[in-house]
Amino acid sequence: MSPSPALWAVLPAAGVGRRMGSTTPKQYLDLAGRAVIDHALDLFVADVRIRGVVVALDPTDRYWGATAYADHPKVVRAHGGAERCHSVLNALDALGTHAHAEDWVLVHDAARPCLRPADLDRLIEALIEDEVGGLLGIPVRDTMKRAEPGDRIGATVDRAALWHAFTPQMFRLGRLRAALTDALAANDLVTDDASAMERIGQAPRLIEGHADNIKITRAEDLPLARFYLQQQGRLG
Ligand SMILES: Nc1ccn([C@@H]2O[C@H](COP(=O)(O)OP(=O)(O)OP(=O)(O)O)[C@@H](O)[C@H]2O)c(=O)n1
Ligand SMILES: C[C@](O)(CO)[C@H](O)COP(=O)(O)O
Repeated sequence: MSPSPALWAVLPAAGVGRRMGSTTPKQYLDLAGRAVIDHALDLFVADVRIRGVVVALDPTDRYWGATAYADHPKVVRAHGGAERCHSVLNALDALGTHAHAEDWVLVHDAARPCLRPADLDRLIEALIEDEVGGLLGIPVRDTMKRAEPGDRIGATVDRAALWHAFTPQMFRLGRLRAALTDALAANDLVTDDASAMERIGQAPRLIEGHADNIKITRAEDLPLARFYLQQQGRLG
């Protein structure tokens, strides 16, 4: 009887935060007195179901050492890469001998500090026996337009089945590693982990989460994230 699969977390945190327009990478910006990445790591470090956490960092990163989990025994570093997909694959490689191909990996953006514990629970409970895996997301709420050059509307897109893809995205280690390797071999720099699985014909499940699981991307997202953490009662 093989042991039940373990769960691991991977946090891609090697971005420069170009759209944020800050000299400090956005995952290290101050959010209610702590780094954004500290908030993003909280749930995974505290969760006894999760065996270990790999953070993918820029090899020249000089901020990580001053963060809350820099010396935590459950957290190890891996080298980030040119794009998020490279960083994630490097982190999966770093799991190496500690993990098995059938173990689950939850990939969560370090730039998403407001993930609700209940949404993480819902994702794990919904997918732990799933054949493929999946991700948190929410159905889109606005009418969706496709822009033509010059920002004129080219078409209105049927929004009935459109979702925003969030993270965590949860897949079996071996299959995600193979899928990302295949995508990169085809120079398809997928922007999320589910896209790599879709490329090889898999249909990840969408698990509805909450709109406050925002990705810190632009300057206005930081005060919004603080508001959401306050609303969730996570700022003490
Ligand atoms: N080469 C990269 C690029 C991004 N990321 C991480 O992937 C997550 C989502 O990426 P994004 O929001 O695009 O972050 P940045 O690439 O830093 O932002 P920008 O595109 O504005 O530069 C972030 O936690 C980021 O640190 C990464 O690990 N390695
Ligand atoms: C993974 C992701 O957060 C899902 O929406 C998104 O694809 C990251 O994209 P980015 O361009 O790296 O921000």
